[in-house]
Amino acid sequence: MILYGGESTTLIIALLIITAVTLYIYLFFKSKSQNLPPGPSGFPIFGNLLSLEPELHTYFAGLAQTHGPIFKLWLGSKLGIVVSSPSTAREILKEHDTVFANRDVPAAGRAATYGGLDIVWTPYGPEWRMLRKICVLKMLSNTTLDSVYELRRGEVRRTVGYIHDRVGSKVNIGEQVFLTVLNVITNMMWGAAVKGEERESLGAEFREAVAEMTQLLGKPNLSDFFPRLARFDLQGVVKEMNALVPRFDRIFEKMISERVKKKEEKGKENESKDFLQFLLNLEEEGDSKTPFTSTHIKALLMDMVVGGSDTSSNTIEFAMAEMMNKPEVLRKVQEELETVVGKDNLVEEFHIHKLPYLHAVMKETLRLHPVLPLMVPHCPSETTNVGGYTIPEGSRVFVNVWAIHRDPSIWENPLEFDPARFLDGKWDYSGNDFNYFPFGSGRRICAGIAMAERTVLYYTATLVHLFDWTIPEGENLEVSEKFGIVLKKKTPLIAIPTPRLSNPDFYREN
Ligand code: HEM
Repeated sequence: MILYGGESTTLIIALLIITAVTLYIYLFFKSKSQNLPPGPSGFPIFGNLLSLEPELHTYFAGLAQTHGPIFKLWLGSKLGIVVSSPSTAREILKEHDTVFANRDVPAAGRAATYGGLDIVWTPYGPEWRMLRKICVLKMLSNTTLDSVYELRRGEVRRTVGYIHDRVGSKVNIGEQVFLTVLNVITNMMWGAAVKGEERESLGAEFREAVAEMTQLLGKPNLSDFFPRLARFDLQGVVKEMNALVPRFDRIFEKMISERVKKKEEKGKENESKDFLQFLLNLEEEGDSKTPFTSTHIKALLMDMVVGGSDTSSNTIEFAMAEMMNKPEVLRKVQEELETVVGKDNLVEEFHIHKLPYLHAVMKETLRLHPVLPLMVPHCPSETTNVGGYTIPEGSRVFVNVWAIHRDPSIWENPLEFDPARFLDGKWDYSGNDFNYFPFGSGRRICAGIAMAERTVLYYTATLVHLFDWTIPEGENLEVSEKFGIVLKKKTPLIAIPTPRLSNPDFYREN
């Protein structure tokens, strides 16, 4: 039989419709027979991909209203599971912690971290344990952080000097805080801070690159949902990531080679004491069971720069915006600082333990704006039962901590910024209470909590003790969010500083 133009098109369309309907029916019954969680209906082949909205955290929260605290989405051929209640989060992060301590590495994550060799993406096992131990004990422990307080202090002083030079004019608070945090981290890692004019230009470049990176990491990518198509990189996500990584890689390579040369010239006795030297020594010593290579070093440096900078600086930016939005809160923080620190003193890091109201401001900021609103997605290493449903091995599990933190059955007036709700000291960052866990919980809990806490409290305290802040005329003060793996303020916080304290020395760099 010969088919002509119109007939063959009709036949192809009919075949496509039959295939699509069959697939749809197959997936529907497969879901039923496997006892998968409920979820919105989707299209054949694409599943729910076509209806995803860019603000994934709010979109998922909306779906949970209809489908319940555990629901599924077909992301192409990949099954996504979203949990949005304390009890389901507990099952995943506590009761089945070991099974869910794995990651479903996205193509963007692999490209960003030399093939997923960092802490964030390494599967749960001996290599991850080794990397985490190195970081938590060597770079992010309280002892190490105490020993490098002068670095943080110096950077904060420098930022204060910069802001003071701009008294009465507009300051981009997020940008300044980012530069401060970045400088502290690079200083801790390889002992170098960016100064002078370079500070602004290089810092701005880094900030842009980190922001693009976290945005790409949060972007739904067809390559992850149709692994067979991954090599075509249809959305160009990997291509974009591959263009970003060399910006960091050049700096990492330069620091590593300079360090190796310095050690050769000056000998072991005179070697530096920073994190990079520690990592290089570890590489040199070698360990046949869990090898540690220079690529691991670069992947770890990437985790520290990316994981450590945007998270803390966005938290501070949100905290400042929320406080400026509620001047009575800002006033209370300033009053607390006046009582504990005094108007003739600078804030020092040791003060932060005596500032319960400021602590409450940080906690309330992370309740309303948990900077990793869906955590880093988890992935079960075996099929497991959660909330009465089957969660198949290899699914991508999103824990919507953002939705839990705004759940009206847990929080009174959940949308109101009210630090007082944290004053009774009931909630902490340990991840033991699944009503509040901005740093995650269980084995994969954030590795940098101690550093984040010091950074956010010390920097915020300094900004509001030394300056009053006003919004420039014509500018809008708002606190809306933009989704990415790291949540950002939709529009940057621009404000005008005025000095609060009379001693001019407080505004000089040293
Ligand atoms: C306010 C600041 C921060 C917040 C809210 C935050 C929150 C989180 C969250 C929610 C996770 C994922 C937990 C999970 O997947 O279950 C995470 C992971 C991680 N964070 Fe943070 N973080 C912050 C700052 C930092 C800092 C300063 C560093 C280091 C310098 C850091 C390093 C890491 C690392 C390495 C991981 C991966 C842990 C793993 O997979 O084992 N974070 N963080």
